[in-house]
Amino acid sequence: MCVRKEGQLGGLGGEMPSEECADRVTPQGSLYRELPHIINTDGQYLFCRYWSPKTKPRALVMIMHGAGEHSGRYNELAELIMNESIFVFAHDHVGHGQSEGNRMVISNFQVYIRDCLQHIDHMKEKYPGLNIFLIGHSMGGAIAILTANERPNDFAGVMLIAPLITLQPETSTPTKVFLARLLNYVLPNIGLGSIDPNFISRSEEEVKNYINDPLNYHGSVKVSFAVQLLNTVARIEEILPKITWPFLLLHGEADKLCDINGSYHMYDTAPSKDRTLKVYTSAYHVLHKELPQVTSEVFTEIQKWIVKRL
Ligand SMILES: O=C1CC[C@@H](CCC(=O)N2CCC(COc3ccc(F)cc3Cl)CC2)N1
Repeated sequence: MCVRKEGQLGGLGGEMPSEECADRVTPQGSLYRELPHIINTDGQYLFCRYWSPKTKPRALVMIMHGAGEHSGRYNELAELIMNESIFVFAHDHVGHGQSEGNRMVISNFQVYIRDCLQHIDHMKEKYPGLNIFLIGHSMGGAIAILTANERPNDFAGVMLIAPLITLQPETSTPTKVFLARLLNYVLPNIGLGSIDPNFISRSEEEVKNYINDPLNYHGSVKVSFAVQLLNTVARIEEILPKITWPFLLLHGEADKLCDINGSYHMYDTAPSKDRTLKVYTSAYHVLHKELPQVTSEVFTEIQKWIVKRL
C-alpha cells in the first residue's frame, strides 16, 4: 500500500496525482521516487544500483547478491569492473536491503529470477548489442545459474562466488529435509536458525561490518525460505548436465555455508567447454570480503576473466 500524507489533495484541479504511489517508501523510510528503482510484476519496488563508466560501455555486468545481504556490499568489486569501461548494475532482491517484501521471505524462488530477467531486459533496451555477464554470490549464485539456464545463449559468461549448488551434508540430512518440508505445511514461519557471522569470513573486520550493516538481515532462516532453497538446489542438480555457457567458479576451501562440493560437482558435470574452478585454501564463504590477500586475488581473477571474454 502506498503511504500518503494526511489531507493530501490532488493537483489544483482536484485531480489525483498521476503516479498513485508518489510517496512509496523503502523499508528504511526513503522515498523510492528519489532512488533508482524498478517495479516488479507483483508491483513491488526494488532498489537498484548502477555503476556507470565515464566512457561508452563495452559490456554489461549484473551482480546478484546472496541471502540476508544487499547489493551495496559489492561496491568495490563493481567499481573495479566499471573501471574497465563496463556498465555494472544490481538490485536488492525482494525481501532484502532497500527493496520491498518481508525480510528473507519469498513466495517462490522463481520470483528472484523473474525480477533479474526484467532488470536485464531493461538494461538490454538501454544498451543494445552489448555482451552481458552475470556475477552471483551464494544464493545469488543459484539465481545466476537459473537465470542463465532460462536464456542459455544470452550471456557471455557467469561468474559464481561460493555459489549455493548443493546442501551442506551435516545441516541437511534426508531426515531434516523431510522434516523441513513437513513443517512447512504447519509452521512455515518457524525459524531454523540464523547464519553464523563467524562463517562469513576470516577477516574480523568483515565479520564486524556484516554484523553492523543495518541493511543486512540477521534473523532466522524461516522454514518456508529453507524449503525454497531446497527446491532450488534440486532444480540446479537437474540442469547441471545441460549447462553449456562459460563459467568461472570461485570457492573457499573452508566454506561452512555453501559446500564446496557443489562447485566441484558443477565443474565435473556441466559440459561447458569454457569452464574454470579456483579453490582458495582455508578461505571462508564471502571470498570478496575475505582476508586482503584472498580478496585481491578474487578481484583480479574476475577482472581478467571478463576482459578476456569481452
Ligand atoms: O555476504 C554475505 C552475507 C550472507 C552471505 C550469503 C548467504 C547465502 O546466500 N547463503 C548462505 C546460507 C545458505 C543457507 O542454506 C540453507 C539453509 C537452510 C536449509 F534448510 C537449506 C539451505 Cl540450502 C543459503 C545461501 N554472504
